[in-house]
Amino acid sequence: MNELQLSGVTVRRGAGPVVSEVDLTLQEGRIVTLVGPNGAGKTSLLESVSGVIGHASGDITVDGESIAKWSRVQRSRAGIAHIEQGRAIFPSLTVRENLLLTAKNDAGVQEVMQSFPELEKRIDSQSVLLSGGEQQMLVLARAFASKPRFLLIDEMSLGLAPVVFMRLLPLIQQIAASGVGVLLVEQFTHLALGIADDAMVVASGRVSHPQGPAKALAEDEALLRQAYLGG
Ligand SMILES: Nc1ncnc2c1ncn2[C@@H]1O[C@H](COP(=O)(O)OP(=O)(O)OP(=O)(O)O)[C@@H](O)[C@H]1O
Repeated sequence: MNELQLSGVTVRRGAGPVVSEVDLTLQEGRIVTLVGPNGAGKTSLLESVSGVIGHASGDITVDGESIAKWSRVQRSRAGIAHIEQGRAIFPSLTVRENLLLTAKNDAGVQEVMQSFPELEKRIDSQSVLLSGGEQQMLVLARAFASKPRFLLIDEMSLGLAPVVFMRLLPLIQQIAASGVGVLLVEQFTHLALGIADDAMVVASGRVSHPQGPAKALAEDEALLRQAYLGG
């Protein structure tokens, strides 16, 4: 089956639901982009998948098995990796040392670096000396080194110029091409749609455009605008 599935997932924070009744399928090797205005509930949804927070109703399954009661650690061991917002690197460590936190050994680091040639040039630099774009490459590489089956990426572009973020896109595509299912939450809507197989729009805490081919949404400005407004 090789898929992560959300069926009717509702996430509550405090008093009420922040996102309701979400259906989504993420297959290995595919990229699904979740777009929508600020506060729509995208981050909360990713958090409920990786187990940072629980979900109130519905089910989340991997290969047909419910993971709803699994802890965050169990989900991570099952291959669900989550890149949360912000550049969570250890600035005083070198690139290599950061990678060794998830790669098993030097051979694991070298294997990952084959997909990250730009970063490899900085392998022994202290991470604090990297540019913002390079730091995000390191965040991606570190997640990839953990050999995930599914990778949830929350707003990698935060604080980056579009042109810098664009350098990350082929890396995300390469990770997916290696067989990882990628669920991408992104503010640069068109860039994210450009690399995605499927897309879904969440607005005002509900799905305003269900999962479907990303290309159709990218090419239909009116549909995209309507979905953003929650229509
Ligand atoms: N820790 C929290 N406690 C309570 N409410 C929260 C918390 N985090 C987010 N919320 C609320 O949940 C709703 C959804 O927020 P969420 O961050 O999931 O949306 P988002 O689509 O990712 O938006 P953004 O792009 O701004 O991060 C918002 O109304 C937000 O205020």
